[in-house]
Amino acid sequence: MATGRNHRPATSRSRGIPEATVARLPLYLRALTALSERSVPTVSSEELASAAGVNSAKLRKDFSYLGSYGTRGVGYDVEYLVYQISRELGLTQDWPVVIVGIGNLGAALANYGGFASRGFRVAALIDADPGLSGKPVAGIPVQHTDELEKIISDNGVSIGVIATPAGAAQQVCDRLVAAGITSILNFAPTVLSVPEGVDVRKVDLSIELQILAFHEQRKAGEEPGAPPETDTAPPAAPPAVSVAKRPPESGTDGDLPAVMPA
Ligand SMILES: NC(=O)c1ccc[n+]([C@@H]2O[C@H](COP(=O)([O-])OP(=O)(O)OC[C@H]3O[C@@H](n4cnc5c(N)ncnc54)[C@H](O)[C@@H]3O)[C@@H](O)[C@H]2O)c1
Repeated sequence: MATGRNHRPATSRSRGIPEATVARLPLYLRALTALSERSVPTVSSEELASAAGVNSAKLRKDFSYLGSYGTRGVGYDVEYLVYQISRELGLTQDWPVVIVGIGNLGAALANYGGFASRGFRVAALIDADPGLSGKPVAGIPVQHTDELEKIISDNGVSIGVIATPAGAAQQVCDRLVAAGITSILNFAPTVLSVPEGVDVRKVDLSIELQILAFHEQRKAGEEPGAPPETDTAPPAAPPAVSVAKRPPESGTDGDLPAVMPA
């Protein structure tokens, strides 16, 4: 990671690409994959920026880090960009992933077909409930947590997904890290502490909903005909949702989006 000296942006460990650019690469890839599926050969930076929901100047800057500049009047070669971005994100290789906690969410994740098409193979499903052991979920038999370390070592897994209740998440995280996992996707609503060198990404749909609730509340206050807010107005009703301020994860997910692009 780059330091704050000289006001340089935070960069990924490989080839000095800023973390903010890395966070946008999956958005470009998703848009490019859709174009590729429609056999579109080239795309302009404006079209791609709009499909990815990014500003086109930012997109051109991002692609310059990949050494991709497009051709004036023609645009970018879709297939080549798909390859370049996939290579940069490490998606040209297969990543075995374990999911720990095979309840409602873990089973839904196991059943999600989108992982495999993006280079992530669900290598194992792990749960502490002995009643689940051996039961197939998405065609994969659930294994007991007693086997966690062996499963990780046998499958060469480096990415773990935590879908356990919050109270179990730190202990699961510690075991995953001790077993050699260096990247964790955490769905449990808790802040995990991890040693240096372990990356944690958290997904919290309720936080996203709270942000939408904030905007909804704001829009409601701006409705045409709504009385302007004055100092003499009665106090507003308490918000429907309370927003807890949480400290940043002690991993490296910093200011990246709370939800990984699907
Ligand atoms: N991030 C999100 O947007 C989001 C959305 C839904 C749920 N969640 C969270 O995901 C988690 C799972 O939710 P759910 O509805 O699937 O719960 P669930 O109760 O259906 O499943 C939890 C599973 O974890 C297992 N488990 C418990 N302790 C364990 C341990 N130490 N090791 C391994 N497995 C263990 C249980 O046996 C159970 O099968 C919860 O923390 C929930 O708050 C997050």
